[in-house]
Amino acid sequence: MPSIVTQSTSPPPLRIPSREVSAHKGNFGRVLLVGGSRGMAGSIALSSIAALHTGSGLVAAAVPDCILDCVAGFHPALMTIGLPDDGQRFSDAAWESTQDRLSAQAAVGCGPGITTGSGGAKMVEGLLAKKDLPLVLDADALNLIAQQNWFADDRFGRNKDDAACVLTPHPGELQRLTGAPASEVDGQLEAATEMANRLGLTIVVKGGPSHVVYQDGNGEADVWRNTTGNPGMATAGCGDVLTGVVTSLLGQGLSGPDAARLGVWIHGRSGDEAAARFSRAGMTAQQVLDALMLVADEMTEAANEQGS
Ligand SMILES: NC(=O)C1=CN([C@@H]2O[C@H](COP(=O)(O)OP(=O)(O)OC[C@H]3O[C@@H](n4cnc5c(N)ncnc54)[C@H](OP(=O)(O)O)[C@@H]3O)[C@@H](O)[C@H]2O)[C@@H](O)CC1
Ligand SMILES: Nc1ncnc2c1ncn2[C@@H]1O[C@H](COP(=O)(O)OP(=O)(O)O)[C@@H](O)[C@H]1O
Ligand SMILES: [Mg+2]
Repeated sequence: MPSIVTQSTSPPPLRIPSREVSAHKGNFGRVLLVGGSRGMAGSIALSSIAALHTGSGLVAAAVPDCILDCVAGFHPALMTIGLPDDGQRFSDAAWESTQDRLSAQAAVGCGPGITTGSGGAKMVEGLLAKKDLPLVLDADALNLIAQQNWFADDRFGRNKDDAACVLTPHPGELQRLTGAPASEVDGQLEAATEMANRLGLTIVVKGGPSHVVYQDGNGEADVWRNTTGNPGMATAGCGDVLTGVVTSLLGQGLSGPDAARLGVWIHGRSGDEAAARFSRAGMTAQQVLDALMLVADEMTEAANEQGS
């Protein structure tokens, strides 16, 4: 297994340019978060609001129509798109209703709350095939890939001319994808390294700490260990937040490896800020979102460094 590079807690692994005085929404990307179902509307809302707090100019949540009003109610800045559903989750027609919207998107994040029904499967398969679209896949999107065995061959592999594809599995999801036991960190990193090299993916192996496995310039996978974050983040929805953070950074023009590393770093910083302001035991994904607002500028270069 390649050696592990451990990130300092501060400064971040990289920074994004500070905002020009004349900036407008279009400079920071339009992104789409796809997922949610009845009973799991919060997951896609957490991802979508996280993208707003990471600095995206425009964010829409594409959700089953039956939960549209619920998701729209989470945040006035969030736009929503109602897709065909079966009363619970995406129907098979949802993918056809999504395709013509994708060309306008700088990046798409898919999976939180989508469930493993056939409508979700058609959506994920369609997005995997769109190799010109920067993509984050999480949660049930990863469970669907495992169930359908879509990564057994290289059909959905991405080469260096394709857009970035970032997976964000927790150890249970990575075990389903690769067979590497969730309890064995080294084995999981080996398996993620093999998948990253074979399919040209960036893989965030979430946990305490999280690792990012990505192909560096010479085509070999590197393993980068994050040092921000804390066990207070072991609470429902924290991974959904990360999906939105990474999708936002892809939409702001970062590469897969950069969006994944900076995204994991600022996500952990938000968790640390939430733990400090509230408590580890008492914090929820909502407080991680609130804290993200407070720390987001730590990702940007100081204005004078940019002369803007
Ligand atoms: N508010 C909402 O709408 C929310 C909606 N959500 C949505 O729920 C859907 C299911 O996602 P999920 O992660 O909750 O369940 P699942 O895929 O079964 O994986 C959990 C199992 O994996 C294993 N496991 C082993 N190691 C592990 C580790 N380090 N970290 C985590 N798990 C680990 C362990 O299995 P065990 O060892 O217990 O057999 C554990 O029981 C998904 O679409 C998500 O977006 C959630 O985000 C919550 C908020
Ligand atoms: N002990 C821990 N230390 C640091 N970060 C953690 C810890 N436990 C969980 N996290 C982080 O919280 C998130 C949990 O993701 P996930 O299990 O997908 O949550 P959910 O699906 O409920 O949103 C990951 O980003 C993970 O790195
Ligand atoms: Mg998750």
